Amino acid sequence: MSKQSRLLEEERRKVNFSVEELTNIYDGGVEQTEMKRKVEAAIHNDPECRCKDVGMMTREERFNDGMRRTIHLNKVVFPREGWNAFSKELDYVLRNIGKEFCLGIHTGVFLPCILSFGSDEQIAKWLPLGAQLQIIGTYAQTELGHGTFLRGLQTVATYDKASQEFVINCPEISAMKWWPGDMGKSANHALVMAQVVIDGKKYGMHPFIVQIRDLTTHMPLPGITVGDIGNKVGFETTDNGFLHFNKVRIPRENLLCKNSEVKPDGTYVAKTKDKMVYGSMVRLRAIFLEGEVVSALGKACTIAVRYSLVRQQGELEPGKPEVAVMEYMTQQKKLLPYVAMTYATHFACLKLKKMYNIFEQKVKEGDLSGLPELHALSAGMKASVAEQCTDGIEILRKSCGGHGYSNASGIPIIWARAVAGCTYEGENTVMYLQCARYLVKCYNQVQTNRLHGTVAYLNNMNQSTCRVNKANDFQQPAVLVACFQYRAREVIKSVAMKINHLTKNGYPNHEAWNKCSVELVNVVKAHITQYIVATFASVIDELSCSPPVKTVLLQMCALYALENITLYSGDFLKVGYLSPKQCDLALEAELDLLSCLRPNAVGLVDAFDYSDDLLQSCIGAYDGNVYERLFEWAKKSPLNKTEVHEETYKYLKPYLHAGRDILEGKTKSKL
Ligand SMILES: CCCCCCCC/C=C\CCCCCCCCCCC/C=C/C(=O)SCCNC(=O)CCNC(=O)[C@H](O)C(C)(C)COP(=O)(O)OP(=O)(O)OC[C@H]1O[C@@H](n2cnc3c(N)ncnc32)[C@H](O)[C@@H]1OP(=O)(O)O
Ligand SMILES: Cc1cc2nc3c(=O)[nH]c(=O)nc-3n(C[C@H](O)[C@H](O)[C@H](O)COP(=O)(O)OP(=O)(O)OC[C@H]3O[C@@H](n4cnc5c(N)ncnc54)[C@H](O)[C@@H]3O)c2cc1C
Repeated sequence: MSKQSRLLEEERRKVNFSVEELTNIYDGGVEQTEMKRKVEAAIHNDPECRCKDVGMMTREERFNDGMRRTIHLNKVVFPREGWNAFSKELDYVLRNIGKEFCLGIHTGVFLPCILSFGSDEQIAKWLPLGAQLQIIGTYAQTELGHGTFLRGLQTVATYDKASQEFVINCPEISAMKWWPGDMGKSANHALVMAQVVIDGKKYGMHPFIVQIRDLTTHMPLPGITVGDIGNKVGFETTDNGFLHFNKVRIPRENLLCKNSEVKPDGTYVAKTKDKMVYGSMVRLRAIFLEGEVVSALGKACTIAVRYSLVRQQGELEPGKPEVAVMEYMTQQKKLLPYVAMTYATHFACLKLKKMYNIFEQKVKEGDLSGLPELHALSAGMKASVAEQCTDGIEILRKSCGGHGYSNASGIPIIWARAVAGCTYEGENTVMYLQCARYLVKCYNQVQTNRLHGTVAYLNNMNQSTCRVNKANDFQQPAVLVACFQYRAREVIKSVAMKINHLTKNGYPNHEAWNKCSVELVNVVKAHITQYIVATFASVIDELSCSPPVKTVLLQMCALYALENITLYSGDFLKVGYLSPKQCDLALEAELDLLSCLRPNAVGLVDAFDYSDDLLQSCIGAYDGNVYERLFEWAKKSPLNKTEVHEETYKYLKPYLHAGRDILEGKTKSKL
């Protein structure tokens, strides 16, 4: 056993709570952990499914291998295990195949869109085909010229009464669809968002099913130009694509018509709120965060914490043996708040998912009243959690020093995929501002109406100050929740008053809004952090678990909150809730917590339960055997295939020979 493995074993002996119990809580119950492990075993024990070491693969190799694994999963594993695209196991399938799969947009977006936009008849036609990969679809909304401002989309679907067809057309290059996943090379159908035009009148963006490739040859159909958009920061196994329509005709029936319909004679019939056409985005914002972003942070934490416990460098006490870098307070401050963030954002995301599921149920009963709150919360959470987690992953990467910069650590690859979450499903700033719009409206209503749900805390607008007078008081969840609620409502109040002041002084609404938008983004950060802290505190409060697990979760909650108090102390001071002395106490409480949590560090990340296969990290594997893994990995570099690289002979040979001749005294150096 290596010295590093021994160190990690010793660390595990220090952990004072049951890691398995914490894993069960994190997963949402013992049964969930069991299901997760069953799926994990089915995938792990199948050599065709196992993750390959992707750190040295090209994009094409990763794409090809991703497609091979996806098809193996669909053809062999799903039937063998009795799973399908809608099974309750799908989340765990996703978790356990790592991120190296294809057809994610087909499965995760195209198929659910058919369900939410299609009539019963359309669902019966398209869904079985899609679920069995007999058609492969993409979600084609974003264009070269517009992604955010959907009312500005330029692809048009003009209704032709005579033939009862829609003519899909891109009037200029900027109207070309750009970015949709699985579209570049895989899809033969697309769910296309296009502006409906009937008799010259525009009816806004609507979803259509359009066949884009021939089902025999896979060649683009007439009028279609389609391909891959090229290499990106991450998402190597996804063929994000471009798609241009030149007057492509599709039958009237291909308008997915659950929400609105065009009759044969061209009569337009709206059946529900027009914003339901944005429903697929709300769904994805509400459900993808945990699996795509929080889990990425959890993996990066696992790697960085394990590595920091075995990486020994420098003396803490002069003349004494070198210590693990985790012993440095600065290192604890770099790592442990992100472990806490993983727990905090994980529980908040689970709650958001539940809220979405309840909403979906209510929609079936015709009740859409929850949409504004859900839209605001999912937009705010998507922006804030994606930003916090991906910033965190970068800090964790740097905390691993030189090895963090190598793909061998796994962290660069984890970050490259997760950071896309700040852009897709609504660019983050734009999403912050959508949530801000709702919060300002709520603030303006609170003068006359009582608020409910996630904004109920705005009902109490009384002035007060925090009572804390010693660092230890900051460990209490109720104290922390009160801090965040106070800060959030005061910053909302302040910016809402500024907007009202500007409009009273003659600024049009849109100008007042733009002038305040920097503060509005901060308002949403305050509101969402409040939501995360309050959710975490209430989850812990409702838990029945062993005292050591409860203690460590309370410490995680306090650490997440205190890190945010120290980061945003300006806000807490400005709104007058904390004094400078109390800000010092908050920092003291945070530093005390770091020391308290230090012996439990490895247990806290082991509880996330990421297998070595999923981490793909030489420095973060369970056994801590860092150096041997790094050396084995480096040997596999494509540049090491031959002892002397071909390019050396091609370009460097004359210089080498000149050097040899000089050193052997055959010629003289000319300088
Ligand atoms: C079968 C085989 C199996 C094989 C196995 C395979 C294995 C794979 C398995 C599973 C796969 C699952 C994997 C999933 C992996 C996922 C990875 C992630 C992939 C990422 C994919 C990305 C996709 C995309 O990005 S799609 C494009 C997203 N685009 C956007 O989000 C655009 C953003 N823009 C907007 O949303 C809007 O335009 C806007 C909100 C910015 C502005 O809209 P506008 O109409 O102008 O509205 P506005 O004037 O501002 O407001 C008017 C009122 O409307 C309200 N409102 C706005 N939006 C909404 C909404 N969505 N809902 C409700 N209400 C809304 C707004 O608040 C205003 O209200 P008010 O009352 O008037 O104030
Ligand atoms: C990995 C990945 C996968 C994707 N998959 C898909 C897919 O499957 N299907 C699909 O249709 N699309 C997909 N997209 C596209 C994605 O949804 C858009 O890129 C995203 O919505 C952002 O839009 P944009 O590119 O137009 O950004 P822009 O809006 O051009 O953003 C540029 C800048 O302008 C700012 N800005 C824009 N509008 C405002 C405003 N109103 N107020 C303040 N600031 C503003 C933004 O904050 C940003 O700083 C994907 C993108 C990525 C990166």
